[in-house]
Amino acid sequence: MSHLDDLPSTPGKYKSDKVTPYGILHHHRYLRLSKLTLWASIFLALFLFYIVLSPPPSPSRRNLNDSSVSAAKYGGSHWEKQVRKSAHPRSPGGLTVLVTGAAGFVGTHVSIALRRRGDGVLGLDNFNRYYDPKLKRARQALLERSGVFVVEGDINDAVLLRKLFDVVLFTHVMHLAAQAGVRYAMQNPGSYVNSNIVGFVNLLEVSKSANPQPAIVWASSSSVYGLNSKVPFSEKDRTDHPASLYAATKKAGEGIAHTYNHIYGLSLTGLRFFTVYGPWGRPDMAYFFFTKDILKGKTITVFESPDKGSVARDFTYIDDIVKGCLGALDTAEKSSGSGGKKKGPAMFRIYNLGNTSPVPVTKLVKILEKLLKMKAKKKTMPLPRNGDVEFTHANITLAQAEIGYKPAVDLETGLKKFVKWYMGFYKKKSSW
Ligand SMILES: O=C(O)[C@H]1O[C@H](OP(=O)(O)OP(=O)(O)OC[C@H]2O[C@@H](n3ccc(=O)[nH]c3=O)[C@H](O)[C@@H]2O)[C@H](O)[C@@H](O)[C@@H]1O
Repeated sequence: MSHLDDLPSTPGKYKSDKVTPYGILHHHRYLRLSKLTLWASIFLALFLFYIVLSPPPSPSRRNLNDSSVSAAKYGGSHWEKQVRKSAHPRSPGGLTVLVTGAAGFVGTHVSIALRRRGDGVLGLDNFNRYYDPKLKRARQALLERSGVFVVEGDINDAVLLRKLFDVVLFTHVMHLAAQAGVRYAMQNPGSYVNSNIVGFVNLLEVSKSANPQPAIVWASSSSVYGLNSKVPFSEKDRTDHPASLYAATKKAGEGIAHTYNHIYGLSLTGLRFFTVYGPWGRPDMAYFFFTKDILKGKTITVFESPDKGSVARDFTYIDDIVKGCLGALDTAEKSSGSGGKKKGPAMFRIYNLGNTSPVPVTKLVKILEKLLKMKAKKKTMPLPRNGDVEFTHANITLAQAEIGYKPAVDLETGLKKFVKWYMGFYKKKSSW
């Protein structure tokens, strides 16, 4: 080895070695040994420091199903009493329903309708911030006045779900918790996968292991028809051309549901909702923010199709949707399995819940102008390529025949009710 190989990185130190070649060599060996010892001690100290001071794994790093995530948040005799009371049917033979997404638009209406006719209803909602949580809290207050207790929790929390199924023998689950909205999927794709796929699977896992297994009715979407151009949309049509990630997650949900029906004997009914609107609606939807913006004198953007025609929707009023949900719950047969084992075939159904009369968005704006007695400031823009489709139109023959679904409210009548609610609600909440 040439002694040049031994040159230290700081040549100045090398100059002080003015001794015999043997002395230099010995001195170098000594220096190397003491350096090694020094680095080893530093490494050991750092390692011990890390072991002593490193924090326990954070919840986000733990398995979502880890019991320690939520164990402390729920339970207790008072909580269980509230849960049982809310879920207990008032009328003999009433259903015992877990409604997920209970503080959501459709969830609130369905929960209240069920409770009114004497069914037991327990709500579950995570009160996320996708849109103003104050509106969700106001819906919660409404639910409480109707005798519906809403557990604050997430469908991804398996421990919580299992706990709820331990406390209550649910006959049915109305699964409405989801990440909704077509355009937002481009901003936050993970949220769609997390709620509409992972959360749904979590709910199905817990439901299939429950004893008895509940019958499940869940919200799919008209968006699964994607680029389908055959009108009106029938359940028999292909749904393998989704135009948004939202639609793709809803379509995936239908496939996943079928698997749980096939393997575990869960009774499953998917409802393809067509642009639901009405009082207590969702502020991210066009009819809602058009109303807000027209009243404020803000310009609204109206999309048009590539041939300069208006885009159209089969707008469906909330009361009609509620009747469809109740019809689906009432006609759902029991699941056939128990405790995770299939005992025989169970029903699997998919229905369109639409209004059957698509209305152009330009007409929607005209109705709002009339009801609000204000002219809208509007600009027209080509339909952005962000997941939107040009039109939707439901064929409801199947839902009519099998669950007695019969929509009765036209867009003008429904919007009148919405505007009345909007004016009353936001006048009272003028500080919002
Ligand atoms: O039917 C469904 O499955 C879906 O219905 C709605 O989606 P969408 O029909 O797109 O409802 P909006 O976002 O309220 O849009 C309504 C219409 O207004 C149009 N629009 C929207 C926003 C805008 O600024 N301008 C505008 O012209 C859209 O292109 C669409 O034709 C819901 O937002 C989805 O969660 C639901 O699943």
